[in-house]
Amino acid sequence: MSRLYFPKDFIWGSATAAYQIEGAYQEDGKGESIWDRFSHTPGKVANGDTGDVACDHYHRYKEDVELMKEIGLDSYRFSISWPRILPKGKGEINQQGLDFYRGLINELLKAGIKPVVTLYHWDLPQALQEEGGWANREIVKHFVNYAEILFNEFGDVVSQWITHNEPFVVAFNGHGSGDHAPGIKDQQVALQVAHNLLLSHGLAVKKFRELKLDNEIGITLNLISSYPISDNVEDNKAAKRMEDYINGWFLEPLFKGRYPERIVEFYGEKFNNLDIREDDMGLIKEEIDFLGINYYSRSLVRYNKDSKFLGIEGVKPQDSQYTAMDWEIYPKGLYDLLIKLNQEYTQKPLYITENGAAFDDKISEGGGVHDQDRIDYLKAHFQSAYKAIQEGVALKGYYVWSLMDNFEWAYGYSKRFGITYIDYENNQRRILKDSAYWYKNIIVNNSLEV
Ligand SMILES: OC[C@H]1NNC[C@@H](O)[C@@H]1O
Ligand SMILES: [Ca+2]
Repeated sequence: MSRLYFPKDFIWGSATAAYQIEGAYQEDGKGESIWDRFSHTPGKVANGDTGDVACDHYHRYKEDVELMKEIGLDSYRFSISWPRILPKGKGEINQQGLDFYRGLINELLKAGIKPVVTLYHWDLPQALQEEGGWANREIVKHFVNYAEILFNEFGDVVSQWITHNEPFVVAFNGHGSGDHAPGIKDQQVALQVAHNLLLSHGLAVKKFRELKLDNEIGITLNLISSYPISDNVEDNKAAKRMEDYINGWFLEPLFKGRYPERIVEFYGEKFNNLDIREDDMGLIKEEIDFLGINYYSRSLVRYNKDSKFLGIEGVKPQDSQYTAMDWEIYPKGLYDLLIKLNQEYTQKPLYITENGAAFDDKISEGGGVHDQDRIDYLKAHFQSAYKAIQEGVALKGYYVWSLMDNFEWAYGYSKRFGITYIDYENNQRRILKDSAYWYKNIIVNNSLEV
């Protein structure tokens, strides 16, 4: 057995999001979010699950920080619920909302855990959705207003700010396929939403710079590595289109101030109809301090001339292993992604702001949760990260998704991603899974035994 040592100040963390864990959906002045509305709409979420109670983190945050301390996290990534701060999305501030996050951050600082805050992790105030939500360019100024309130309130205690979590998912799942809130099914709207999200990011970064705060700001993207099933030219072009569809649509504007041509021509009229103004692309490209990467799996594709989706058909190798989300387990994709980002986009610090896996965890006879499959998944992906660092990639930290089992959007509570088990039937009791104890050992030694 040998040990792979990570860089001295490497940050080991874990991540969550407000709607997925907090509950207290109408408490202390919180306004309705689009996910409150969506989850309360029959047929949208598995088993009719909602985030009304979730993991009851709103009331148990002190106990949950104790769990983080026991695991030994260096840092905790969480999101702030916009409708807790601004119940109507704008206008009157809800002091009790600010108080909750002040309390959470104080507990984190007492425990020596760095707070990393995601400004937007999908729970838009419903009142803004009534005015068109992300499809209405007006949203940009409301987002900057919300961001500025938080920068002023917590700018002296937050280590890093993340403007958006996975704008691809907000745009295309929320407004293209419609399987996420607000449930719109319109590619044209999805493209405009993607643009408005990017613009809101750039303007929030600009505002952050004006405030001269000394923490850092970035954005988190869900990124894949995309591979052709064969080396024939059509399959290779299909793999490239897939990479542009998910990765390029956001990386190109953020780092190069343009949309990827290959896909632009594919979108044709839908792209030409977009409301993109003179200075937009320059504003989107506002320099960031780091890039957050959410990696779960790869994409393996072949060209299919009959496929309406970019002429692409996905392939699922029989001999691969899959998680409970039916996502292929492909650790090499993380290494390939990190190398590609470093070579083609940025040498700025990178953070894995999410990586993890859902498996059908059970409480054993002895009361523990033996999730060896999750340990194997994480170990393989940590090794990919290590290899990339050895080859010069500026990877500075890694946040396991997730600290605890939680509301997995349209899947509800049926998918467990946590390193902590939540016993929903038993008063949301928390049980550290074997993966939490395994992770604790990695963090203490800052190294991986292979
Ligand atoms: O699907 C697992 C995670 N993916 N990224 C965004 C998170 O909110 C999800 O729970
Ligand atoms: Ca350390």
